[in-house]
Amino acid sequence: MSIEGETCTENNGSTAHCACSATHGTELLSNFVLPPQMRPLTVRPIHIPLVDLALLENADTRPQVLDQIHKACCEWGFFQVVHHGVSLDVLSDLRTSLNEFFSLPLSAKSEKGLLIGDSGQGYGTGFVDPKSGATEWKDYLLFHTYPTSNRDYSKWPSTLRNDIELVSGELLALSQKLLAIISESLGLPSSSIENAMGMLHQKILAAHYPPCPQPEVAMGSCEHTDIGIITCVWQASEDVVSLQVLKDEQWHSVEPNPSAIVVNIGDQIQIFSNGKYRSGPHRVVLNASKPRLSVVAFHNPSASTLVSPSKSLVDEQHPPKYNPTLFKDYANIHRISAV
Ligand SMILES: O=C(O)CCC(=O)C(=O)O
Ligand SMILES: [Fe+2]
Repeated sequence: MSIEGETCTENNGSTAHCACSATHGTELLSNFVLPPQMRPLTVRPIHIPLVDLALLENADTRPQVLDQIHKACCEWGFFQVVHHGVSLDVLSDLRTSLNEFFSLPLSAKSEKGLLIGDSGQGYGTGFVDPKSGATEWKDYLLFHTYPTSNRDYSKWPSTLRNDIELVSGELLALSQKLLAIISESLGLPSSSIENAMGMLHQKILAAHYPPCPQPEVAMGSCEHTDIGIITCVWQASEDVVSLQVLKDEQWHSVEPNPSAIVVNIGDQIQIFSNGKYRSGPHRVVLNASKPRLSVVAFHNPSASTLVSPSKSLVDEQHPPKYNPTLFKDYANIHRISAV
């Protein structure tokens, strides 16, 4: 389980090695090297279910879209959406500004005062995966975007502020729309999930995975599930296949589709659906020659939200599989990832 958007306590500017410089010649520093059984293997690329949200507008095609989402949530916990309402031009502008930012030397980011601070926002690197003990090969920017009172603009690079504001608003609207459809696909009123989860807390992660001289022994993001409600991912590097999803005990690569947004169900929907819908384990593998960039929007409940299986999905044949749990307690137990 991962801890989306929580403070990166492990991030430590003084001891962390920026992934870009963490080699002895072509060999990685040992802190990046995973135990052999946790290293990535070559896997089959796959097209996870692709859902055209435009088909929801037509009464004839709407039921088949709901079926498609139901099946994808049961089997994968992942799907992709097109006609999602997030401006591809804004995403593309954001990619340009992010590439400029991530190409700055570490010292420049420190000078700008952008290293992650008390608010949990800003620039980070050097996260240690607690399961393997290995440092993940990535650096990132983390923005707490909604509610807007959580924004710490002093940690947001000024060149990115406008695009992050635009993209985060559109990704929030998309997520609200998806939660309504996912509720319906469970056979519930469309407001069910949002009513159960309360106001969405959104965090945007811009993750940068530099080329890695030994991609076979390291990982950009180790195996985890997302602990929140729903995550939307834009795979900004069209030519790098990096995101992998675990299904039927096999890892599958998610081919990037620049006009699509990848959607993944988080642990809180798995709990709410009483295990009908799956929070799919996933990870990010590395490329020897190309960097990879992704923009990830996590949506969590507030810390004080008590999440439990929906009463409508529990009966004698389907007893509750999960105890009601405050999101803050859940997050503390599953605090295993940088963001
Ligand atoms: O970079 C990605 O594609 C996904 C990263 C991820 O899964 C996460 O940070 O939770
Ligand atoms: Fe994730």
